[in-house]
Amino acid sequence: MSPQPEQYDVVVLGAGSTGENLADRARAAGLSTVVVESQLAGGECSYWACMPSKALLRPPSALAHAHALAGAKQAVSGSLDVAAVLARRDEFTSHWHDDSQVDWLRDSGIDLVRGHGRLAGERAVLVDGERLLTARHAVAVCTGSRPHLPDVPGLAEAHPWTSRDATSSARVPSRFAVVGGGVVAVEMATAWRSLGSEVTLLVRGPGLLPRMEPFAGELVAEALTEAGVDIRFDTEVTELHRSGPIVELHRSGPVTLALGGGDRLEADEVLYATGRAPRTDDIGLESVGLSPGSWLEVDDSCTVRGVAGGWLYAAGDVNHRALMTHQGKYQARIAGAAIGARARGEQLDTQRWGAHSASADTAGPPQVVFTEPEAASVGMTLRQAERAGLRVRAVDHDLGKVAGASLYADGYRGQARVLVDLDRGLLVGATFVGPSVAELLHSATVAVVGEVPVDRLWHAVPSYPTISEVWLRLLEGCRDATAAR
Ligand SMILES: Cc1cc2nc3c(=O)[nH]c(=O)nc-3n(C[C@H](O)[C@H](O)[C@H](O)COP(=O)(O)OP(=O)(O)OC[C@H]3O[C@@H](n4cnc5c(N)ncnc54)[C@H](O)[C@@H]3O)c2cc1C
Ligand SMILES: NC(=O)c1ccc[n+]([C@@H]2O[C@H](COP(=O)([O-])OP(=O)(O)OC[C@H]3O[C@@H](n4cnc5c(N)ncnc54)[C@H](O)[C@@H]3O)[C@@H](O)[C@H]2O)c1
Repeated sequence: MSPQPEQYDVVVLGAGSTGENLADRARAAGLSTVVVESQLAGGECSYWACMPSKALLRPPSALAHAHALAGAKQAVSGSLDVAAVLARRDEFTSHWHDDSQVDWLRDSGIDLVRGHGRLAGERAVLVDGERLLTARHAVAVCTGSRPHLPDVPGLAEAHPWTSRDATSSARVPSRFAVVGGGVVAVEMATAWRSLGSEVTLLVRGPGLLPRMEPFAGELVAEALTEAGVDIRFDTEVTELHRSGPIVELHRSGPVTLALGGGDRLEADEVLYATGRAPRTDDIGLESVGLSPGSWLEVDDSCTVRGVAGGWLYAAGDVNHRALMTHQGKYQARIAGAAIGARARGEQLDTQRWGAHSASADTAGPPQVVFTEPEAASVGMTLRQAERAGLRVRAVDHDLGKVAGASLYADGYRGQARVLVDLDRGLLVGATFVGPSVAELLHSATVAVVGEVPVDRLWHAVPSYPTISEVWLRLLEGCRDATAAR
């Protein structure tokens, strides 16, 4: 017997940071909303990604900053209290319980249905084959992503760590191998090295953080090497072997990694930080004519392409536009507004920077990599701008030469770059690398997204003596570049 349909205006599949925000926006538009969640409300960010990883990284960062100050360093002669760091991390994940998020959903007037949801044709979601939720206006898929593991002999049998283990482990592996050169790899190499692991970072390509300006990866690599991480570039893992029996998740013996070129490496744990795959293999995509296991292609309002009627949305990691919490939440705000507008019978405003266009995804979203030093960027890199056919000039400045930076830390090392569009006289990209540059990024995001003319940025006066005074030097370079164009 088929279940009785339970009707809502909006059904959201997945209660991660994106799904929760989308449900909130739909509710705020006056629409009855239900969200379906198979694991923990709050999703990856709260329990196995942003929050625990940043909780692991913050204490070593604070310690490093204290050590960089004559007068302060004498007061901190001890080492990190690993147990206290891990306990603080556990607090930030609410010990992997979602009670507070469930309370928030309830207080926001959003229903939660626990279970595995699958699309069941147009405007319908079936939960665990038992409850049928139907949507008058929209279904939003916010099922996120999971780690992508490459096809390497012995990998599955070696029980590698994924980002979930690397952010939630209660044990510090003595010898820790990390495969990958992206954001998860560098952040987790930084965290576990500071907690005491001997870390070897195995990078397939010639550098770290390939999506950022090359100097970001270079400065992060330099710092990791100084911290004692053994970085091996241009290195492929060709095979893995774990010795000893594995009982459930308990890995008893070491893992041996065969490296291209004949070298071998023994480690207690190996983290695969080799990108993400969409969580769409078992969500009923075939019932609406889409291919299971694929990223969901959307337009700028986050409406899924290839499905008639404009009722199916996809936001967050699952649409592969910009795999970061803040961008998923931004898409949720845009999609929620679009769902509300369509429900009221209004036309969508989908022009660039319109109310229903997630334009920031394609302009180069902001990102902070929480290594020590931090790397922060928004907009395009020089290479991307040149490839896009823009006439740009890169303006660079040594952050260590800024008074605020030299006060911040003795021997402050860092680098800043902005890209000025010579034809339009505005900035199309910015990158900062250095201690505590994360908080500098939003000024650049406002300049890039706001398309603020460089001439007007001259009037945005940074306070003395802050690290933000680097803007003055960068703007001088922009003025020279535009004068010489
Ligand atoms: C180690 C790590 C660190 C990170 N750090 C940062 C950071 O510092 N800053 C940042 O901006 N980004 C960071 N990210 C990226 C960020 O975690 C993701 O972009 C974000 O979590 C994506 O949110 P989402 O809601 O789209 O997906 P998710 O958080 O994955 O949520 C999807 C939800 O859907 C549920 N679900 C899936 N399928 C079904 C189904 N069929 N039925 C019911 N429920 C289902 C899942 O259980 C999950 O709760 C990090 C990622 C990693 C791996
Ligand atoms: N602070 C943050 O904003 C933050 C932190 C962590 C993760 N994230 C997001 O999570 C997502 C996933 O991060 P990630 O680091 O897993 O992915 P990524 O795409 O950033 O990096 C993956 C890395 O793995 C390498 N790689 C891919 N396949 C490989 C293989 N077979 N063998 C060896 N190396 C291989 C790639 O060359 C790349 O260097 C990213 O999109 C990132 O933006 C964000």
